[in-house]
Amino acid sequence: MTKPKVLISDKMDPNAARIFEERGCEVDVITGKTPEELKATIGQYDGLAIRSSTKVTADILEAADNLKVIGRAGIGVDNVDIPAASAKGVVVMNTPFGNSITTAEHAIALIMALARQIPAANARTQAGEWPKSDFMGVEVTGKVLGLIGAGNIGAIVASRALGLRMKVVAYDPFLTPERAIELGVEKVDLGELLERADFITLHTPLTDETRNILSRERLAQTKPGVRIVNCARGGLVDEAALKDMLESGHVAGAALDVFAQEPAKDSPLFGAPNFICTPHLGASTTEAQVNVALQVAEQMSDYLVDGGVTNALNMPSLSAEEAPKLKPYMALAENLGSLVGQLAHGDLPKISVETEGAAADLNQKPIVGAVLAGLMKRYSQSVNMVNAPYLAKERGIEVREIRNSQRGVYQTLVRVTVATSQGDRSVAGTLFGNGQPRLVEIFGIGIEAELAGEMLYIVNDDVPGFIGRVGSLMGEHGINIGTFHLGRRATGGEAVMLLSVDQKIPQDVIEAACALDGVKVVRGLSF
Ligand SMILES: NC(=O)C1=CN([C@@H]2O[C@H](COP(=O)(O)OP(=O)(O)OC[C@H]3O[C@@H](n4cnc5c(N)ncnc54)[C@H](O)[C@@H]3O)[C@@H](O)[C@H]2O)C=CC1
Ligand SMILES: O=C(O)C(=O)COP(=O)(O)O
Repeated sequence: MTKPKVLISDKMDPNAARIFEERGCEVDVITGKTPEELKATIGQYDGLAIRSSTKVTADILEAADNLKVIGRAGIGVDNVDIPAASAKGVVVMNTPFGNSITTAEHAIALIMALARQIPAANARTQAGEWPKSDFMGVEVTGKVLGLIGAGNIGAIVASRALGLRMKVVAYDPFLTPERAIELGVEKVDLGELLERADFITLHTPLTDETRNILSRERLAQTKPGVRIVNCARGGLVDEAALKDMLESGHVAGAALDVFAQEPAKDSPLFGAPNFICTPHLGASTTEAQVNVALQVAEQMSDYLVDGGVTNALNMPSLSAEEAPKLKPYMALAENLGSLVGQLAHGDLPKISVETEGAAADLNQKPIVGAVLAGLMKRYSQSVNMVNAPYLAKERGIEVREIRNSQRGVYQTLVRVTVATSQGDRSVAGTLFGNGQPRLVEIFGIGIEAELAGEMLYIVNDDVPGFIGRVGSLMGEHGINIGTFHLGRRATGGEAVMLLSVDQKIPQDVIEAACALDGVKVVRGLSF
């Protein structure tokens, strides 16, 4: 098997490359590529490991024909076009905790730096001025810290600020009253936070809702003398308004680690009074960089080598322990989805995936995802488990999951039912002891077949001599039959036949089979 190939395109701790190699991946470390250079080379890679510098746009993804996973060694994924990655079938994963302590510490450092004007005092002291009387600071003890966003980093900032004896008020629509109590913060709305906070620190992702959350109007509602810290994302604060308010003195100080445009080389804020900044250093500690590098390389290798999915933003998780157990089920589920997709006429507005016996105890999401991937192959060849649920949603297909822990005839069973204009139609399959997937039922008729390669499907009247006629027809056209599977509803009733053959069945043979006496349906199938 060829080794998966990974590109590390941003500066990353060397542990990442080491882990990739140890886990059986080939790895290139090439940082500083232009978008054009990245687009020209991305086609050869199965994995792309990034931090915040690489912008993974729809344009780059268009050329990423072999890409299976993008791993963000860090938290924010606003530099990745996730909908475009999902449509392309590429998993996007991040490392949601590896740098959160470090970033929270940077926010606290900036709060303290603002309170005591450390950067300006340092610069002027080193310039030989000894400007002791120019720097009157403020204590943080007893001051109100307004936390906008109380997720992982916000919660750590709160705990450190409480240690500094600050009073913490938090605005986060998803913060429950119980969690607020647990964190020791007071949950408030944004208006109240703006009115009460002596310091404001932002810890939300950049989304349509949070963009410009500290707009000119909101900044005007803040308490005079407020100090503002942003270690989350540029674009959360109106930078022009912030500059005006620093100049008017309404805002007594601001510290930004992140900017709307990065790298920020000529921000209008540069030189504004009481303004300090760092070049997106929130996550830049040795500890955090080792954490995220190890974690991203482990997660990406799990996916590329074993199919395990952790911390993905566009598909359900699947642990590396679960992955081998689920692998044969996913093969079975994909084949069943593909079978109904190839046999059904017209649109399929509803699909249900039912698991019975041992299959019902497993993580259902990958099984359902694999059924959809098989089903959606009728619309697109580049479909996989990542993009199938999105494609199904786009087409308005309603998906139901049913678990039935009771064992039926089979120790384990997956059944796929689709609603068609002629009513519900279902197919079902099981796993043999060695993990081999087997079809065991097709539209209510028991049959036992392996779904693989090229196949011929025939529905016919159960009459003597029919099997021989099909065999002769194949022989006349030089088509070798590998396996022959039969089933029937009742003696003399409707019967099905599934043949595996050594080549794709030409259209004229399908037409000739249709012309045989007693034939109802003939289809060539590919798996
Ligand atoms: N400066 C740097 O180097 C770093 C920056 N970050 C950034 O920090 C930010 C926060 O990261 P985490 O705490 O790990 O994320 P998180 O997902 O754990 O927390 C984000 C919080 O924001 C809240 N939120 C979402 N929409 C909101 C809204 N409209 N108003 C108020 N709150 C809202 C969420 O409910 C959640 O609790 C991210 O943008 C991340 O990219 C993270 C690491 C390093
Ligand atoms: O993890 C994040 O969200 C960060 O912003 C850190 O960015 P970086 O990896 O230092 O470019």
